[in-house]
Amino acid sequence: MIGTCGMVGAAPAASGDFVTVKKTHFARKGQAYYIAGANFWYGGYLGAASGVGERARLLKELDNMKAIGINNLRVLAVSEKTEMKSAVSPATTSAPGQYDENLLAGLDFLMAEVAKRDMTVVLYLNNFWQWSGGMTQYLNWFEGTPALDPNVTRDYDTYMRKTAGFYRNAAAQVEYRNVIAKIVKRVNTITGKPYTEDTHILSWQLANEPRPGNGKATAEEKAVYVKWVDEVAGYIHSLDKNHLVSSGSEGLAGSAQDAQLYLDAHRTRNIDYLTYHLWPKNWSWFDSNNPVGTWDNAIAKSRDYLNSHIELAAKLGKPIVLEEFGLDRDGPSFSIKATTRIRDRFYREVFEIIATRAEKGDPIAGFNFWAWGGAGRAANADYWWKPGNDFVGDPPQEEQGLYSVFDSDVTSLLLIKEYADRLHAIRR
Ligand SMILES: O=C1NC[C@H](CO)[C@@H](O)[C@@H]1O
Repeated sequence: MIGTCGMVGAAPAASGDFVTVKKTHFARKGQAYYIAGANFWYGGYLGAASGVGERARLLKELDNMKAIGINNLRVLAVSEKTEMKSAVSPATTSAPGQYDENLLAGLDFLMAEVAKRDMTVVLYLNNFWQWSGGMTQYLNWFEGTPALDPNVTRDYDTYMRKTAGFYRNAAAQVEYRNVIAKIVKRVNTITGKPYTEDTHILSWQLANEPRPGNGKATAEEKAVYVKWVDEVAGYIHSLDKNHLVSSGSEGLAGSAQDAQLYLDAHRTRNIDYLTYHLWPKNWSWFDSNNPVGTWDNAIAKSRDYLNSHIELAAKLGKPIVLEEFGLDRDGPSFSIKATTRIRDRFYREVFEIIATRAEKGDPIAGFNFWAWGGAGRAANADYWWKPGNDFVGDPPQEEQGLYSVFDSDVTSLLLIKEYADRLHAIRR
């Protein structure tokens, strides 16, 4: 039974309930606040009343995440309808100025249920990648450039260089800001509470993994990117005085390996905390077909990546969150029947560094693993997603089972709980 909250405006939140930044840490309700989080990109989709919505499953997923100490979810708030093959459908934006109220109300439902479990949410408002339409789809709308799915062209370098054209396209930026305003200024249709008053939003995030271009980004592309981060983050703060704003950056891997660029993009007072992601397999540090031969290299580079970004956050005097990381199942295999011994070993390495440095008071504010698959299951023998299939942690541009943590992955769930408990025990 969905609780029926009166539509009369909800009481304004006490200012102390919002997550704030206190020097290099998060604070909430007078306590230091550490994130033991999951990526749950499809949470709003499950909340929809019809179509793709599966509200009973959503409630079960939230309860199961809460039960292992997950207190934060990182969720896709906006998607764009696209012809690109490996993108989710439907989309919250079907065309410029046309929005899917069923999906947007799904986000309302998610936020209402998150509040009941006293969890917090990071909502990202765009995507550098194709799996939700994203910046490339804006360029298709406003430049007329074909939306070329890199899973089809296999040319990611060209995709990244062209997608970064989004930052310079004035018409695309106008629509992007229209969408930002539509979400940030939305009134939750379930609770009657304005999003700007929702203390369970931890932060608004500019996009998932925004990059300045490809690995050879020019000085001009980097300058455009830095300006875009500052201006959009400032725009969000102009709409919403209560919430934090983050970029969604992967760190150096998403900054053309340029630490100065990463610092410059996050120095602005409009960015409240830093984010980074860790992908040993995607970045070719780890070969899951040769785990023994590549583990030492991968874990050494991972440890360095984990620690060096915490030092960069200390330089800026801001908290940092490791908001994505993952590794595939033993084999490698996409099958839920495959074990996760190597992934569990990687998770423990990551968690141990995060927890140890958080306990020491370093500016690491927590983690979100990628990603919660829960009760979702791959529907097709080739493990690719098709409209109507279950949503799992892996978005449609990847095999359904690649990085997902499913409800049957007991060793992984126990590991997450062990370190969630450790982070929640920190008092500062
Ligand atoms: O944001 C992301 N980062 C890495 C994930 C796994 O490859 C990917 O699914 C997603 O686009």
